[in-house]
Amino acid sequence: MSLISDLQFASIVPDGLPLSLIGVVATVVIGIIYSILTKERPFAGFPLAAIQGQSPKKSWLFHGPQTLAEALAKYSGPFQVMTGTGPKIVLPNRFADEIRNNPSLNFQKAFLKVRWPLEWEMRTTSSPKTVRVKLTQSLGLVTDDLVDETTAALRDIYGESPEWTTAVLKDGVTDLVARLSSRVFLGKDVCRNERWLQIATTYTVDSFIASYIMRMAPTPLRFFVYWFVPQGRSIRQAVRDARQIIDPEVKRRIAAVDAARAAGLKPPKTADTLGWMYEVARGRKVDYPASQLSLTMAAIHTTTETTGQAMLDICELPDVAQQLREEIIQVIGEHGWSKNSVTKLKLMDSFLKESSRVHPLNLRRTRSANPIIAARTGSMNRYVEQPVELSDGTVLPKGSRIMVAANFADPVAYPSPATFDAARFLRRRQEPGQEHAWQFVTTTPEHMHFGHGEHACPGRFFAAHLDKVALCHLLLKYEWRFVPADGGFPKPDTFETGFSGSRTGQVQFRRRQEEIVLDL
Ligand code: HEM
Repeated sequence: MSLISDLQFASIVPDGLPLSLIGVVATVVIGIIYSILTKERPFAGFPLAAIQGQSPKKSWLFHGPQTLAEALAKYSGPFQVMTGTGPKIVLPNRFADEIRNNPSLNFQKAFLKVRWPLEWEMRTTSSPKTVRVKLTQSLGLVTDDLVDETTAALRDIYGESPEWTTAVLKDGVTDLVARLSSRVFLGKDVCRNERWLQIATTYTVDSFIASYIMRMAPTPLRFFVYWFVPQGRSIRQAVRDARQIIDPEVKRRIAAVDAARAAGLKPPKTADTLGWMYEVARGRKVDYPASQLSLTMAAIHTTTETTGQAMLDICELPDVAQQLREEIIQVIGEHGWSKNSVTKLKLMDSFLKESSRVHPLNLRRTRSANPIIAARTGSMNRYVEQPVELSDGTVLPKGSRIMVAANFADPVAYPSPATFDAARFLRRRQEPGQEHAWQFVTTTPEHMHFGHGEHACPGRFFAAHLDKVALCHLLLKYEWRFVPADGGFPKPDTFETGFSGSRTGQVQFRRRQEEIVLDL
């Protein structure tokens, strides 16, 4: 039998071709056939969205916001889009509350096909419980660490020069967020380890780029793509190096606990996620480096984006920057640093919420078009584990992936939605009974910066706290502006309906004398 196959194979392959080339060609051909046979088809019964002249997949990949905006205007109910990893059903915003706590909708599985590199390199996922239970309850304990690290990091990143200096905004903000997050995730020593900081700042972006490139290849070839793209190599190296940095730190801590116990003393308590993961695990085996990389993935890119957007708004709105400075001087000047004093920065809270409301609309990028229609985005990505029937009778099929369209420009919730109004949410909080309804961390269908429902971001309380501590220092210690010759806002980078602050956009800063002492 094998002889027959060999003979048949030999008869269709031209003489003289090297075996390696034949292997590559055969793999590609098999890959293409496999991909045609197993191609993920749209779900029956849901209109498939695409802008005119584009295939559904290209429409979503390269014109995501427009595809979403046009489909939302065209269809009153759920519809589907064709992503690089198959179809996804989009629910209009009115379904956000209806599905928010549905147990048949899984968050982690919604990303299984999107973030392959992460799944392949690690066996454990991030630790929402550590974040939800321990980190959020310990904001009081970590405030001094955040203040201390901000002081040191700003000196390293922005220096002390009173002259205007030009730099890429994203680089500085990424470094700052990586240091602050790592201080609370891994402690003082690791957070200043150069290699760890490099991993923390590049790992997420490399993973996104690798999975983006892989999505363009047929399914069976994606693993090969991962092996050959430079980001794949960098991810594998990052995982190896993370193990070399974090494993000894874990061993050091276990040894300290053992030594304390042996001496009849109480083991030292560490207020960081490494210690909390150990407590939450209750003796179960934990892959600490993998869990930390996973946490880094959830935390650093998102917090960098939010902080970077806020800094762009500060450059554009010097009056708002001044009002924020006055609030910091009054609140921190009077109460000093504590979790409670940071929560008293209510204009800053409102400013951050407005900044994250306005940016997904891409108002600045689309000034000439209708800003509200021109850009839309989505949130609440979920995987349907069991069929779910919606109130309009639509049945979400088992095995489908869904997302909910955002509504950051809802004219009812937001009068003059296209205007940046830094005190918008502060005024809402001042209405009777509304104190908690409009905080930065509050999620609603009209404001899903942190998602919504059971899987809403558990790190949002920490992220908001970190952002506020950082902004106090950034505003009182430095002046900020756009580079005069550049003419304003650097254009964001876009992908599907996501967008991310420009990787090359520059701003200028110079040291100013802070009115109150912020350093500990
Ligand atoms: C401003 C910064 C951040 C933003 C904008 C953000 C945004 C989000 C969003 C949109 C989700 C999905 C929610 C949903 O679909 O309903 C999410 C989930 C998550 N985030 Fe964040 N996040 C931020 C910071 C953080 C930080 C600092 C941490 C960790 C300390 C973190 C940990 C997580 C985790 C673990 C999940 C998964 C929750 C689950 O599995 O139920 N995030 N985040």
